[in-house]
Amino acid sequence: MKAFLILEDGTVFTGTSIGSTREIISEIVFNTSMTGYLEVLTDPSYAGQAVVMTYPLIGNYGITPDMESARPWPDGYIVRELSRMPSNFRCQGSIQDFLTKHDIPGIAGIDTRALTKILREKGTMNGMITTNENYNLDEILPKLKEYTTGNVVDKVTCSEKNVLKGSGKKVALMDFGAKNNIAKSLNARGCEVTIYPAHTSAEEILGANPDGIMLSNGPGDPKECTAIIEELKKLYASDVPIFAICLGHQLMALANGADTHKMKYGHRGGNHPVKDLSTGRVYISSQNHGYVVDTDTLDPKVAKPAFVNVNDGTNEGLEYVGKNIFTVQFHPEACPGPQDSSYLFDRFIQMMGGNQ
Ligand SMILES: NC(=O)CC[C@H](N)C(=O)O
Repeated sequence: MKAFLILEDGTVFTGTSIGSTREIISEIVFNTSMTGYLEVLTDPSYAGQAVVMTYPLIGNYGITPDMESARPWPDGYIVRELSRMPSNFRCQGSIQDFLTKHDIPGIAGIDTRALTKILREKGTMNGMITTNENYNLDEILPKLKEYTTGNVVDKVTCSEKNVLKGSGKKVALMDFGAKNNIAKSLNARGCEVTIYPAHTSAEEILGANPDGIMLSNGPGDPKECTAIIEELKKLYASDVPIFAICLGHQLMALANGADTHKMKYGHRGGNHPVKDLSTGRVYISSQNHGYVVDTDTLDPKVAKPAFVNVNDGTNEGLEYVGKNIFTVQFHPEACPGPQDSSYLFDRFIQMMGGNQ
């Protein structure tokens, strides 16, 4: 069946429908990872977005246990070519069936390079995926222009707390849409990880006496998370060590009076160079974000930039002054992508006093 991707600027791509045939409107973003399509598909930070994979062949090893959450999260999935014959000794099914099962529409067979060039030049925009051949641009384009994603953290966070047993430091992980490998990376280092729903109060977290608090990644505009930001102010005021990734990093900055803004087309991929400003050393990082902290709005008495993106100079991490708190915009948990910065989990454990 034919499917159409209609962009807010009026461009229409015609391809083949994959997964659900439902019509959706979403923010269209691109990911340049050359491996790890399944980790991208199951990263909860893509909730509220339709993702374009720039790597041209997707799905060749099908669905395997390499999932970052229990289900795929994007509103839509856009690929050049979808493998018709997934093959791997761990393969449990095809992307097609996975998308259909979760009622997620997609489109294959379009020129994803041309599409990505448009998104790079004009910036991220909204789009529609539809199988309706009689679509009417005059009706659709105004709808695309006014569409907004809203609060998506509530959709992806866990509904109740969950514990991963360990004999080392006790970490409270706030789940704003956490990728599995954050808890796994801590647990593999001996930590006992308690995963809390996003709206857990600071009092409840601090009442459990954790050795450290981990703030996770998550979807949407950080400024939508007003209630969570209020709780983070209380966590900041405690003396408990805090490490935060991506959305968690943005929320901690907002809780401390800094501002965030939406980037033209964001950073999503597995090859983003970030520089540690204290050593000058560059790490290649996995990334997935559309918003960024404005360092100009940061009070230097509260936090200082610790990492910067080598490509565009945007902020990639903060060190809080006089506090055991550091936060990063990139993904030390990788999945997919390079593991260069996984040492940051060890640094967090050191900050908590180390595992005896
Ligand atoms: N991966 C994330 O945590 C993304 C954070 C936020 N939703 C952004 O797009 O910037």
